[in-house]
Parts: sequence; structure tokens; C-alpha cells
Amino acid sequence: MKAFSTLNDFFKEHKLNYIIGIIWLILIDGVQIVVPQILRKVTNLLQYGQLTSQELIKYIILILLTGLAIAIGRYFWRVYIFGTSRKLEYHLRDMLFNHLLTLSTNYFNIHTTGDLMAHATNDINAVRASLGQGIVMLVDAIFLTIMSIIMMAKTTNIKLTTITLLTLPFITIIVGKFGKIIHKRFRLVQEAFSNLTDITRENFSGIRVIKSFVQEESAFKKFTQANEYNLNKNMELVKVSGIFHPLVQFISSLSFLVVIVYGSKLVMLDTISLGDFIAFNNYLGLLIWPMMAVGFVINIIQRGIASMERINNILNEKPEIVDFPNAIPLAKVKGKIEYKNVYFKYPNSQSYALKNINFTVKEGNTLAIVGRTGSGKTTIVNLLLRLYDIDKGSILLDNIDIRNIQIKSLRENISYVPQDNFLFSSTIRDNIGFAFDKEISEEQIIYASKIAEVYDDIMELPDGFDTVLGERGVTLSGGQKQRVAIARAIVKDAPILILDDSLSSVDTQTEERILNNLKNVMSKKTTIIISHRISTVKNADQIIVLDEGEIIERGNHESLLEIDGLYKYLHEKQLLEEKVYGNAKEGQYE
Ligand SMILES: Nc1ncnc2c1ncn2[C@@H]1O[C@H](COP(=O)(O)OP(=O)(O)OP(=O)(O)O)[C@@H](O)[C@H]1O
Repeated sequence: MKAFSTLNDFFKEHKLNYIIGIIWLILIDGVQIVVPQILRKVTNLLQYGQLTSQELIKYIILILLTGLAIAIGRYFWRVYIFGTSRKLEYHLRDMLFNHLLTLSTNYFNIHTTGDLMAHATNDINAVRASLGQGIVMLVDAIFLTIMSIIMMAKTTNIKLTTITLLTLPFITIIVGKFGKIIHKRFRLVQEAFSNLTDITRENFSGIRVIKSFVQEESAFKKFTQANEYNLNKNMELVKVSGIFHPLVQFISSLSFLVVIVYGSKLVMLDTISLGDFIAFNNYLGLLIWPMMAVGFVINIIQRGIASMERINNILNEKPEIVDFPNAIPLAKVKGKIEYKNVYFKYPNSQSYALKNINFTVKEGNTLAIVGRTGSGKTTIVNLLLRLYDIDKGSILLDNIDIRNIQIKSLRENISYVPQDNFLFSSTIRDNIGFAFDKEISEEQIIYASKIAEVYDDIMELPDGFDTVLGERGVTLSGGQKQRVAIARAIVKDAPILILDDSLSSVDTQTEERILNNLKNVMSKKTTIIISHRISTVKNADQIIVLDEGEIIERGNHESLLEIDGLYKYLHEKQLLEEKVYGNAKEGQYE
């Protein structure tokens, strides 16, 4: 139960709703207890021929009123208890999502999206069930049981009550045992179905690859396997729940059998009246549900606690990258960047991704980073953004160690075009204006998309800037995505601009046009350009060449060509490739 203390604030705010809901529930339990009493009266009057039409009307009205009261009461306890548990689900999901947003990049390297989705759905549902259905079952189990048993013993016969009650705990035991098995199998069904969904989604996302490799048959085989697994898991669930319900019914009917055999004997001996007998049967009917509820409630609450503990583990997870106590906010930086003896190892890695990195980029200058794949280029900018913290050395921005700058203001000062050009499934307008909470002006969007050379492409789309991207929208080409991502960074207009391999999917002519357009933008900013292509970086003020995490060459285009090193080799290789293959990138085939 301690696990739920995370929700104390919620309980404080909503306790009145729970209290009102529970009061309604107890009131309805009370009204339900009255119904057998009415039946007892009517039967007794009938048995002794004393039921006048006036009396009959009175009891009919009474039964109607109790039915109405039960219906109204059910509505209210449902709204108050289930409604509050839905609010709790909303609150918890918000809390979890908000907390996940604060966690550092590394957390998402370790935990898969599937895992996080399972916490956000299955675990939260289990917590909601325990604090919704769980509460209802607990209240019913306590009140309906106590009230029914008291009424049975007090108004009918203690001996009959005792004998009948001996069979009822079996229902609780069976529900408890089967509940566990059913839940286990239900989880397997959920897993099998989510696996089937994943396979289906992946097959349709990769339909072009499947078709071009003529792998339809093997894709179908894999799908059928997963589909069959899903069917088997469902069959296992059906079998166990198929036994469960009849078994509970069977035991309940055994209880009724006891009542019929022993109860009718008592009626014949005149120890109890026929009305008592009818009322007793009704109380027994009322008792079946709370007996089942006792079995369910233990499982539901146990599951809720286990899920809450899993959620608490995430909520207790501290972000690795946080503001240092004396970190200061920066308004607008000038843009001088300095790396001093920087060493860095990724959290799960044994070897250094960067070793002894030293460079200075003056305010308004451009630094280019080139190097083979995996040499550490992206890692350099990851560190400037403080997506990871360095192990040794220091990184300074305007002569201040970035660990002494508040992360929010550090990142606000950087316009970043990441390598994967991720775009959200919303409109192009929303994607370009992503850095701002409010909508940006049409002029700003047009200006940025023109600089990024994507304006004409967007205008050809059916809804222009309002074209929706993503699964339910338009799919942009790799080069178009890159250019929308560049426009997004231009609109942000931060003093530092980082382009991480952001022109790799555009042809060299478009690249040249973009770089030309960017000249004006870049003249007022400090820029870091990462690229495999020498054509992208040749105009930079300073170029560093990385190899296996170390700077092996530095200078400008001309001075680097004088050294017989990696830069010159890459340059010559690319010139040769261009001559041989021509310019076979996006643009020519679009
Ligand atoms: N999250 C991570 N955890 C562990 N190792 C990583 C992680 N990200 C990158 N690396 C490793 O760090 C090294 C440098 O990677 P980085 O992405 O900086 O290279 P890069 O020069 O930008 O490569 P590319 O040109 O292919 O983008 C590589 O060996 C890579 O495998």
C-alpha cells in the first residue's frame, strides 16, 4: 500500500469524491438488503391468504422504488468512484510522461519504446483498476457480506445460515486461484497481440523493402507464426476462463442446494416460514458477488501495487544531466565555443568516444568537423548540448563552463539540425515553428523555407505549409526532410547553429545554394557543420578532422590540402566519385 503514497496529492484533492462514491455504494448495498425483506412479507401474506390488492399495490410501489433507488445509486457511485479512477489514470499518465521528458538521453538508450509504452498502458490500467474496481469490490465484500449474513441469521435461522455459509468460501478460493492464472494468461495474450501489432506495423512500414526483395512469402510466414501464437495464447485463456465461470456457478448452486434441502425441511417443520425461505434464497444470491469480489480484490490490489511500484521506479529515476546548483541563466550568448582537453566515454561503453579534444571557435565563425563514420563528430555536438556530460576537461561557452549554465538557456541558444531529421506527424508549419509555443508569422516560415531551399517543394504539396506529415499524411523524401529540419533551426534563430550531416541527402547544386543562402544567416552566428562531404565544409573558417575520437588534422581547406592526410584523401576520393558517378543525389531524380 505504501506504493500508492506517490498519489497522496491526488487522494487529498479527490478524497471527497471517493467518500461520496463509497457512501452511495453502501447506501445501495443497504437498499439491496431490503428487497428480500419485501419478498418475505409478500410471500408470507400470500401463504396465509392475507394479501389484499391494496397491500399488493403498496409492495409493487416499494419494489419499484427500491429498483429506482438502486439504479440511481449505481449511477452515482459509478460516476464518483470510476470517474475518479479515470481522473487518477489521467493524472498518473501526465505525471509519467512529464517525468520521462526530464530524463536524460541515455535513459532512452537503455529503455525501449515498447517497455515505456507498456508502463504507460498496462501498468497505469492496473493501478486504475485497483483504485476503481478494487475499491468497489472491497466495499461490497465487506458491507454486503456482513449485512447479508446478519440479515440471514437474524431474520431466518442461525443453523441454516451456518450450514449454507460453509460452501461460500470455496467461491472466494476458486476466484483467487483462477484469478491469478487468468491474469497470467491474459498478460501473455496482451504480449502476443502487441507482438502481432508490431509485426504488422513493421511489415507495412517496410512494404517497399519487402516487395523489392520479393519477400512477401516469408513476411506472410512470419506473420502467420505470430498470428498462430496469438491464437494459441487466446485459446489457453478461453480454456481457463471456460472452466472458471461454470465452476463458480456450480459451487453457488451447491449452496442453493443446501438451502433447498435443509431450508425446505425447516419450512415443513414450521421452524421458518415460506417467506423466510424465499428471503434467505435472495440473500444467498446477494452473497455470491461479494464472495467473488473477495477473491478478485486481493488479485486486483496486488497487481495494482506491483504496477505502481514499477511506475514509482521510473518516477524515482533521476535525470543524469541536471542543472548544477550554481548554474546561471544566460540571455543571448555571443557564441564563443571552447573545448579544452575534453575526454568522453558513453555511459555503457568501455572506450573513449572522444580523446583530448581541443579547439576554439570564435564568435560568428564557422567550425567544420569531418571524419569517417563513427569517428566522434556527432558526439562533439552532443556534449555541447549537454545531452551527455564529459568525463574530463571542460567545454566553455562565452568563457563560462557549460556545466555552470542552466541547461534550458544553454539549449535555447543553440539551433540544432540533428542527423536523423526527425519530424513530427503534424503540419509542416508546426514542424518549422517547433521551437515556439505560439504560431510563427507567415513571413518567418517563408523566409526560413526559402533559405533551406524547400519552399518550392512545399508549395507543390496539396496544402502547402498546412500539409500533414507522417503516417496519415504526406511522406517527404530524405532530402526534403533534411531541408524542413534546416528551416526549423533557422526559424529558431539562436546565436549558435549546428548542422549535423544535414546536407547529405541533397545534391551538390542544392547544397551549394543552401550554403549560399545560409551565408547571411551564418555571418551573425557561430556555426558548427558536420559533414562527410568536403564540398560542404570547404568554406569554413576552421576545419578539424576526427579519427577514432581524436583530432588528427586541423586548419582551413587550403592548408589541409597541403598536408598529405585524411582530409586530402577524402577530398580526392570525392572529386573522383563525382567525376565517375556524376551527381546522383536527390534533385536530379526528384
Ligand atoms: N549512445 C551511445 N552509446 C554508446 N556508444 C555510442 C553511442 N552513440 C555513439 N556511440 C559510439 O561513439 C562513437 C562515435 O559516434 P558518433 O555518432 O559521434 O560518430 P560520427 O562521427 O558522428 O558518425 P557518423 O558520421 O556515422 O554519424 C561510435 O563508435 C559510436 O558507436
